[in-house]
Amino acid sequence: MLAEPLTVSAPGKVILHGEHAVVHGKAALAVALNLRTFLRIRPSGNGNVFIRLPNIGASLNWEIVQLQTLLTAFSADLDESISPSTEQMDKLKEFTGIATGHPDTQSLATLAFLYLYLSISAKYGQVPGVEIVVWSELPTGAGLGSSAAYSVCLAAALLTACGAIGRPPEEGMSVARWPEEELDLINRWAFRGEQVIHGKPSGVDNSVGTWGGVLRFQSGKITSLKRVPTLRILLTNTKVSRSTKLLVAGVKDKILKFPAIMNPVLASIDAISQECESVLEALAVNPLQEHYSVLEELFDINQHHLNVIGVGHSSLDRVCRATAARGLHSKLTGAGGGGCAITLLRPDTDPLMVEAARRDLGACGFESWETNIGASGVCLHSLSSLKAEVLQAFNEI
Ligand SMILES: Nc1ncnc2c1ncn2[C@@H]1O[C@H](COP(=O)(O)OP(=O)(O)OP(=O)(O)O)[C@@H](O)[C@H]1O
Ligand SMILES: C[C@@](O)(CCO)CC(=O)[O-]
Ligand SMILES: [Mg+2]
Repeated sequence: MLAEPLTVSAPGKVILHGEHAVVHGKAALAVALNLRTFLRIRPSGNGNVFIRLPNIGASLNWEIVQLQTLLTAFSADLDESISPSTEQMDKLKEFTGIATGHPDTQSLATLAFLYLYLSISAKYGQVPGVEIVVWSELPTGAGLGSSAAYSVCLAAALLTACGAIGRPPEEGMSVARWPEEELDLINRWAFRGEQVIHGKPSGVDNSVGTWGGVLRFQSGKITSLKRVPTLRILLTNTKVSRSTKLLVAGVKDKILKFPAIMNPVLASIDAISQECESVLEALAVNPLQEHYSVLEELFDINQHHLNVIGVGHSSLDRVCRATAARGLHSKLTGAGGGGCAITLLRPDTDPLMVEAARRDLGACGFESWETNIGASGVCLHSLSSLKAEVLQAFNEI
């Protein structure tokens, strides 16, 4: 049970290959990013449930008795493999006054929180009155898995607060992880948060947020890649906002309309993920230039495929053109339609060249930065180990 404050964090992700195809049972390769979402939970002074979301300018507060009236609608839902039902979502929308239709950023964050709070309370015993702050280094809705990092943090914090999982011993460490079976439970609940936000998620984003590292994901099967080369990636945020839920729904419509045309494209994306995995393994053993050439070509082919299935955007085309002018290869990452692109850098790509590419991208109004990938999954932090920026967001300094 929650006697003391708890701080957890989960990473965002970059999908190397397989976005959208993974929703339709194909393989995806995804890596955890060194940008994280942080959540602090502590008992509230007055027994209310309070959540502050500074990235999206939301602050929400409920009396615990108000939330108790909703619990019966969630108590039948005791199996964590069951999806959020339409009745449950309608009840939450009625309770919060959120209109039906396509909910906005704040509404989605509110619905995902209430859904997890109530379902976890109904199954494991009510989460006590708590005060929660969630703050992220990730841009919201830009293709870097912000919704999954949010859901993973909520699942980890709420499951720990109600005693469904233990508080991993920190033993003088600045970060601690839960045992595997508890991580699996966190992942399954986070998937349900993603279902509220995305509609029909594949589960790849929450799996990377939970497990970290480099993963192959297909139809719920998660395989950690053991031998991975160090990859240099330039990330570019076009700052064009888009909704993963709508993009995923658009791809489904296209597949239903043109199955004979779209299914081969998905099969080809699947083959690209397989080929990329083999090349990454080969690179880890023997880093030859020709392996990087193959990775670059796979980026180009997949970017064309993603345009064909309708998730491209003129801003993403501009990223590809601007980087191609510097001899670099890019593709969109995540749901597309704007959001972020990734550019592959070779180990010996000249930093001056990268700077020049970043200047060109900046002139288009985009923000870009070189990243580390393969960060660790969800973890618990000691307060003293947190960066000043995080403490500031939590109003601790
Ligand atoms: N820091 C945050 N605070 C509150 N809500 C958040 C936060 N980060 C993400 N969200 C929720 O997640 C939604 C964005 O999810 P969406 O899936 O559209 O984008 P993404 O996860 O960033 O990109 P992708 O799914 O393509 O990787 C927001 O509308 C909001 O409801
Ligand atoms: C577009 C998509 O494939 C990746 C979003 O990061 C959706 C999903 O897998 O849930
Ligand atoms: Mg998302």
